[in-house]
Amino acid sequence: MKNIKNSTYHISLYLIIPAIFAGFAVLSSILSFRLTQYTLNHNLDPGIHILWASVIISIIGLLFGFLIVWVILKPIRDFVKNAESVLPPETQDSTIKKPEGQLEEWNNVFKRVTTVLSMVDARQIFPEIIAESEIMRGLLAQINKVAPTDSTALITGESGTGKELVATSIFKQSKRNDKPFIKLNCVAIAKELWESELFGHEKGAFTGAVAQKPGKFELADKGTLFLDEIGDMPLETQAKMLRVLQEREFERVGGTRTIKVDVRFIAATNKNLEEMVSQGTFREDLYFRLNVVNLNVPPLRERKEDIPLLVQHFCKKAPKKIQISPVALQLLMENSSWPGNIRELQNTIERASVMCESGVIESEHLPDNIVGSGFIPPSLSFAESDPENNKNNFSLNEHLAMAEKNIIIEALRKTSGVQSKASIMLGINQRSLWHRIKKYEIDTSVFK
Ligand SMILES: Nc1ncnc2c1ncn2[C@@H]1O[C@H](COP(=O)(O)OP(=O)(O)OP(=O)(O)O)[C@@H](O)[C@H]1O
Repeated sequence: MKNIKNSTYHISLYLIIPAIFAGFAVLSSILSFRLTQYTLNHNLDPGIHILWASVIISIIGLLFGFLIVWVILKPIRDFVKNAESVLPPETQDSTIKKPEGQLEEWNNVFKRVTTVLSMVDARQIFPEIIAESEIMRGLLAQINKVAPTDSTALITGESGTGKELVATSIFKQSKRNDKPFIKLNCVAIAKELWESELFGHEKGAFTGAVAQKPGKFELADKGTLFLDEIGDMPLETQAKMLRVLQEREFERVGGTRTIKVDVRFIAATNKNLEEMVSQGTFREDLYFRLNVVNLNVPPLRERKEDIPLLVQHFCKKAPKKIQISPVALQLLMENSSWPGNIRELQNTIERASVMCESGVIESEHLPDNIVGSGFIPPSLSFAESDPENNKNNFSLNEHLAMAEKNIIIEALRKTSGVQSKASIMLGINQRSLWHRIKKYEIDTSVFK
């Protein structure tokens, strides 16, 4: 496409095509006019001659049109053909409905190419943030925009979603990345030490202040200050913090000299600051000062597509060479809650890597709450079943469904996710397998 853009042929295409059509219309009119004149001068019937002339002109027009369309569309056709062969296999899922027309097919290819390009882009810019879900790609795009600016950013999201990682990535992509990046965890500070931590103190300012000490604001001068868990900052400190955010100046504890700083602020919290504002536990003015750009990191349960890549990443980081079986990976993907988010997933893999001796994480190496959320062996719930009161036990249908799901997963695992082969193995047709895969929400990409 780039080549076409650069060539003079492409630049004048916008003019050439309308000019060809206009020229063709003018030529047709002149020809019709001349023909009419000629037939009238020679006492011939103009109707039949003009009819034939129109037929010939239409055929020439049609052929010419085909030629133009062919010349214009050829590079697009070549591009689509090449793109089809290099797109990753997971985006070539044979179960997806085949596009009905050529335009729809091309649209699909362009969409897939755009998706892949944005993934590549985001991964290159933020290699430490493992993500490929759409929701995370949106976040990475936001981070990419905000990072080079000096805007204050407020990162929100549940615990363990990667807020600190996002803050660090913003810093790394910012203009200040060769200047200090100072972190302050607002939970870890005792009430009486707040002011000294932030503003520093002069020698003798209070008992124990044996020497002058710079605070976090001073240390972060020209750089970035990351205020983690900002929701835990006491109200009285919030008021003082506001002044620094507004004026970029403060005095050390026990000092009178006003110190000016040039700091970029990034704050993070897993608390709902808006709710805290309405409850009076967080200052509204500070909230607005911090919330210039809000980056919300979604919980893991809303981006389960990221799990395979994250697991792969954590397996690579494990102290010994480790892999995960497709069944175990499927169980991780099926876990609906993940209250501890990425941190919990990371701990799960770390723990499993210690437990497994074979080098492959199997379902038995995963915590009970995760295995329990997936397929349960039929014997489990029957063992202590009360025939009189069966409402808490699994029904036969549920047992059968679990068994069926298990068998399908096993077939997909053995055939590396190739559905045509799995369907032969299972003795059902491919369409029927496809329906069951959808019904049990099995992610086939994990088997590839
Ligand atoms: N997208 C990701 N890719 C790779 N690792 C991640 C990702 N998100 C989070 N992690 C890892 O998960 C762990 C928790 O992340 P982090 O500390 O940034 O979360 P947090 O939201 O700041 O947590 P908290 O609210 O408890 O402070 C870290 O070890 C981090 O490296």
